[in-house]
Amino acid sequence: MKPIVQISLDLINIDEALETAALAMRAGVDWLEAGTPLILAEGLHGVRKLREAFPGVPIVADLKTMDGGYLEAEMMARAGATHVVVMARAHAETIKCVVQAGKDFGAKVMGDNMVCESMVDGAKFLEDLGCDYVIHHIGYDERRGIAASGQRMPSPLDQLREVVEAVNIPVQAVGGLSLEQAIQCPQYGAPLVVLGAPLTIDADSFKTASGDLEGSLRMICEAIHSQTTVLPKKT
Ligand SMILES: O=C(CO)[C@H](O)[C@H](O)COP(=O)(O)O
Repeated sequence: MKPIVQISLDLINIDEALETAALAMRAGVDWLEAGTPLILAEGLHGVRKLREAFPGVPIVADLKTMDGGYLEAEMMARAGATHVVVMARAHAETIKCVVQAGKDFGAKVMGDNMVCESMVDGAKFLEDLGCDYVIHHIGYDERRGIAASGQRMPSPLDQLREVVEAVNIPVQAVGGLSLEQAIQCPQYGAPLVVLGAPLTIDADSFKTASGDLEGSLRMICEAIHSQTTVLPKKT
């Protein structure tokens, strides 16, 4: 599978999100993500505005659904989301409802294994219930808390290979990845590469010496697109 580049718009203002999304599209990004903070700040209107501005571009709504899954997925799909996100820690019935809504309203379902006791089992559970993709995710608070206690900060790369080997659906690694680590994800068999905080939150420190954010992002997209994801042979 050819790698796909997604940018997470973890912003709290739709104008800033639209501006960042336009730059990302010019640079060669494939998918836009309405991040959780953007959905909280702007709701369905934010997703609709992204859809109007970028017709034909896949939009992931990072809802992190825990309950009431059918309606949440339906509303996001009607607003223009092509992908919705449900949590593995939700009840199995919720995940099934999101999968059903995805079928009824033409959206793909990404299942997120954040804070599962076993992230590998969480990924399998999501696949068994019909999710189309697995998001292998180390949460923001978890990472910060562990780092603050003096321990090594966990990375989604730590168990990425195991997760990729456990399922037959595409995997995306999320949570604190540097740009260099994100670029490496297809080598782990994870073809959906999400670029987050280093671009949307730490944009100033990301710029190269030339200060050209768009040019730097274009180079990153090219580096990701030029790879082929090697998926492990399943037994
Ligand atoms: O969903 C999220 C938080 O729950 C973030 O989008 C995700 O953790 C990405 O984080 P970062 O951009 O720091 O890698």
